[in-house]
Amino acid sequence: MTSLHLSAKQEMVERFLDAAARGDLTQVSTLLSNAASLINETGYSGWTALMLAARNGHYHVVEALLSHGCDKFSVNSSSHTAFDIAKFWGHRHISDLLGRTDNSCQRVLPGFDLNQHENYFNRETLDRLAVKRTDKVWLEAKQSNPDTVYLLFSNLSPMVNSSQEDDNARVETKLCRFRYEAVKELLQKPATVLIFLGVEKRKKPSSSSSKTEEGVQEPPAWFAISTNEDPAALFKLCREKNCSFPKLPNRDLLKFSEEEAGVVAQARSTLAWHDRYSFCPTCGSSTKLEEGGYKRSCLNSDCRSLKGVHSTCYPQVCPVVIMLVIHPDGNQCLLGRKKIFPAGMFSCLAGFIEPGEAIEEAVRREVEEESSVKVGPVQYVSCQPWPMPSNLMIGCMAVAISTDIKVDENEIEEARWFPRQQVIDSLCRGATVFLNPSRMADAQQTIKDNLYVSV
Ligand SMILES: NC(=O)c1ccc[n+]([C@@H]2O[C@H](COP(=O)([O-])OP(=O)(O)OC[C@H]3O[C@@H](n4cnc5c(N)ncnc54)[C@H](O)[C@@H]3O)[C@@H](O)[C@H]2O)c1
Ligand SMILES: [Mg+2]
Ligand SMILES: [Mg+2]
Ligand SMILES: [Mg+2]
Ligand SMILES: [Zn+2]
Repeated sequence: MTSLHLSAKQEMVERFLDAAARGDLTQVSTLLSNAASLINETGYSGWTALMLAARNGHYHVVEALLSHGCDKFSVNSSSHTAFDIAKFWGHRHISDLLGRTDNSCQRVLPGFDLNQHENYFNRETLDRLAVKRTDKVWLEAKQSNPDTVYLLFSNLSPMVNSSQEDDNARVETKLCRFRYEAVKELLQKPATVLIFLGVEKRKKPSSSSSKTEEGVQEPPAWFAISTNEDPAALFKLCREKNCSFPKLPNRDLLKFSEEEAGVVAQARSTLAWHDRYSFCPTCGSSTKLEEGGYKRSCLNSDCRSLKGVHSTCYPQVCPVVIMLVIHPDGNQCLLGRKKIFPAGMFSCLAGFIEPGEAIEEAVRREVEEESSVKVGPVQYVSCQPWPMPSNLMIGCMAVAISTDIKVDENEIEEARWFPRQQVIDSLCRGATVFLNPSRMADAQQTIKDNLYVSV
């Protein structure tokens, strides 16, 4: 190519960029129809037409450039995308357009093809029967019913029975189940906390179901007891051998069957709330348990919390977003590691939702805080109660609109883009490229689902 050609081309590029900067939609369209290759050209300034239109708030030019397939992820010499520029200059309608409504980004998302997932801790084997929590007579009758099942918790750990399975030496953990006769003295102790968990979900009534006065069979009720009695004395209440109160929740609570894990999550999170909220958060007075252990009411009759409905009286759940961020090329994902992770382990980024914040915004904020990567479209995938002590992990998938990584060193030691195949090999084919989060954690489910969906 001669220098004459270059300068002619350069002149055309500058005319095109000038039209975009001025918001001259007609000239932008005309020049594009003559020379489609202009679309991603940068002039002397290093800015594309999209950046210039975004800088000056020319919505229709931005729209036209996007519809012609321009690269909205290219960056100027300051590493800013058109999205960053529109946001900086306060053109929110344009940053929304660039950040969230792009079809090429949406294509990366699995959309309506998503399946419903059952994550560990999600299975509800009990009908919580909330309507019965205020029925004191019914609850008392259930407490002394011989079919009723009690679980014992000490220091937020359930009493379990662990048996070594023969073939593959896998340790199976089962909840120790007690009857009324074994726990009736514990129920009288002032420090005991009792929670009504629900009744067994049954398709067919069994012979162990009790009959009400009208002769209708009712499935067994379940309660959780929290006690501070000496564990050695508690083990004597159980007919099983090898009982224990596991000490490492993040490891030991992941060894139950799916059926028992859901009950453990419900009981442990509710007991953890009682453990932390024994005094009224509004006035500091003592409180009393009500509604089958699902409410704590202040004993100070002047307390504000007794007027109207107050969330402080009810068990609290902390929503947390956990997200698989996909590279704009659709073939890499962003994983990070905290200092406390075992060597080589990377996981999805995660963070607490803040007050007044939507799920999508929490995803964008946490990813940017932790890695500096900016996120456009966000899609909910599945969720998981995480009873350590009471989170709800909200699993999302998101598409990055910038790719440079700079980690928040207070929280994250390292974050990297991992090629899809490397992650799939590591998760599913046992390749030891890097370690992943527990197979029970939402992080792993989110990674698996999305990498497969978008293969
Ligand atoms: N299930 C999974 O797959 C999985 C994976 C990763 C993280 N997690 C869990 O997600 C949770 C949140 O992740 P994160 O630690 O990265 O969050 P984060 O990025 O919001 O940072 C946590 C920090 O935020 C502050 N913070 C703000 N609100 C808080 C609140 N309500 N409770 C506690 N601290 C709060 C604290 O200073 C805390 O150290 C953690 O509890 C973690 O155990 C679960
Ligand atoms: Mg975090
Ligand atoms: Mg964070
Ligand atoms: Mg946070
Ligand atoms: Zn109070």
